[in-house]
Amino acid sequence: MLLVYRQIWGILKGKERRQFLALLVITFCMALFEVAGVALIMPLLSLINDPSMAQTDPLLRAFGQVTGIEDAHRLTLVFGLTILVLLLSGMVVRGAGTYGQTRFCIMRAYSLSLRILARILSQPYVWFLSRNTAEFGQSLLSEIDQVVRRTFLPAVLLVSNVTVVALIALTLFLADPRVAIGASIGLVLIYLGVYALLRGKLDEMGKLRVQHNRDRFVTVSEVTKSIKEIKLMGLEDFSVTRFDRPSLGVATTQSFAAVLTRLPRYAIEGAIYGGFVLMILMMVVFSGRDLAQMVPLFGLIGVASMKLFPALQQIYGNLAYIRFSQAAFDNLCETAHSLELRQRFDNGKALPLTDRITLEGLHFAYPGADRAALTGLSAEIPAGSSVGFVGGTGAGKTTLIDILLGLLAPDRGAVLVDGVKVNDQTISSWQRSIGYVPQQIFLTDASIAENIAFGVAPEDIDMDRVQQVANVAQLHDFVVNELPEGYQAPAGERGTRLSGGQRQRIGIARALYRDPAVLVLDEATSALDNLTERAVIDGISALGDKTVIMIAHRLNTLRDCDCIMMLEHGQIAAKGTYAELMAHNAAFRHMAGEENKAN
Ligand SMILES: Nc1ncnc2c1ncn2[C@@H]1O[C@H](COP(=O)(O)OP(=O)(O)OP(=O)(O)O)[C@@H](O)[C@H]1O
Repeated sequence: MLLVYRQIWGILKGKERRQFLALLVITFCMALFEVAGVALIMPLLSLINDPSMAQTDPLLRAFGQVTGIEDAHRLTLVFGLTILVLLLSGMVVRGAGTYGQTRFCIMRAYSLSLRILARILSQPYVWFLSRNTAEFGQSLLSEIDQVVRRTFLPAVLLVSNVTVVALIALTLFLADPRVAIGASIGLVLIYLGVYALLRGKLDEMGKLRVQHNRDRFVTVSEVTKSIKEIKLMGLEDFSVTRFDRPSLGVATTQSFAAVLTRLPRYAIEGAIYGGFVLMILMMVVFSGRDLAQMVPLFGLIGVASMKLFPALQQIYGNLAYIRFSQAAFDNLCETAHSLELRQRFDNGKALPLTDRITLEGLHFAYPGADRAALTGLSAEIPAGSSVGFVGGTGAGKTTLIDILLGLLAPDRGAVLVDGVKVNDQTISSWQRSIGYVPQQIFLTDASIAENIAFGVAPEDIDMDRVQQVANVAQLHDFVVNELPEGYQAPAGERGTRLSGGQRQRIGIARALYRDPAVLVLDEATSALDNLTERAVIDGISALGDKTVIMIAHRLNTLRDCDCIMMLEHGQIAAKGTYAELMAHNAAFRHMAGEENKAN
């Protein structure tokens, strides 16, 4: 059980740890206030029952001395009022404490999700290649929520409830050791028995819930991404059935846990009530004391029970929930501890490119892959030139571009920019010099202007620049002539329906907005018709000073490149201008021939 507190301590950071400790102290004080009223009820009842107690009971005598009251009747009144004030102030303390407990725990859902997202995003690109992105969303939101509600909060409440029970047991012990010892042994046996019986089942259900929840998120993510195929192939029922199993699994395990955390309470309650009644009866029968003398003790037992039962029930519920969400918490701790936050070195400046980019003996193999994607590739890209990469499928074009972009680090070899090696120290500066247009453009739920000036706050967007780059990307006419709201028209999933070509042009404008020295186009014009593609390429060429690196399947796209490099098995197999390769390279001629036939 202590493990959960160690895990909570481990996952909290400096200030949170101090808050957590303060919270435990407040929780302890709440319990003290709660029990104070109970502890004082017996002296009060004794005083009412027998006014001479004002002199014989040490507590009442001390109270009389402090207040200076000698009259037993007045003392009873003031002592009763003091208990009332204690009870009322206890309510205030408990209210404030409950606020603190709830707020602290719920706010951890916020801070933990932020911290884990930051760690996930700081991982290298290769880390993401072997993971299902739907799992991030799941562990980030759903599992953190589960852990906060079902581990953090119960763990804090457990301290409060255990303190209440321990102090009440102590009060009972001071009043009558036999009652206290009997009750404690009985309760511990009942609790240990029920908990031991259900612990294994709760563990199993907790693990199953995590698994089903993960499957549920992955299924939803896959279904939303393949909605076209689902509609076309009539796979709606199939998709619902796929979702059915994990979803039912989550519902079943959750309801099972809810039942397991609640149902045994009634059995426990019955056993406790029965035990107390039995104990009182035994005291009446066997103690031989005058019943009237025992009224204060019965009063204490009655009031103690009122506090004790809810506390005991909550202890059981808290333990059961902590157990049930242990698997989720273990996963979260593992994610938090296994992912170190990688600091990115960034001096805020772009790496200048005035001479050349050198690719020096690049080797790269994906983790777990049988063969290398790049096998000692070397090439030079002069600053200000345009270079195209072609090659059959799997030749290594995307891998090469990802290394050039600094997303993948080569196993051997290096990328040099004007002789400066791209490494952890220079990577951010190098990436500042690059504008990248991927094949699939992601649009955010924001205006066209915000999508072009991606990552710039709306109030800081330079609209002249937006229009300028939209012109180069052949987008401006479409925006002003066909969208009533112009650059403020919404884009993204809930925005204007944009064609593949229009999206690509937003992508090109986006890459140009920051005026990068190097433009990397990865099949970036594949959705444009020949005329628009030519106009876009001419527009980029007219910008003059840019180094342009392109991957294209259509050789025609690369026609005007200063140099075309043909990749084969992760190496440069041939290079030259379009005309040179047509003249001297049979494979290139074949590719061009096939393309012409297709047109
Ligand atoms: N994430 C990955 N994990 C393992 N192997 C990969 C991964 N991505 C690519 N590969 C392998 O690396 C090699 C080069 O792939 P790459 O995507 O760079 O080729 P490409 O020339 O861009 O192909 P295409 O034109 O089909 O996109 C291929 O053998 C491919 O199977």
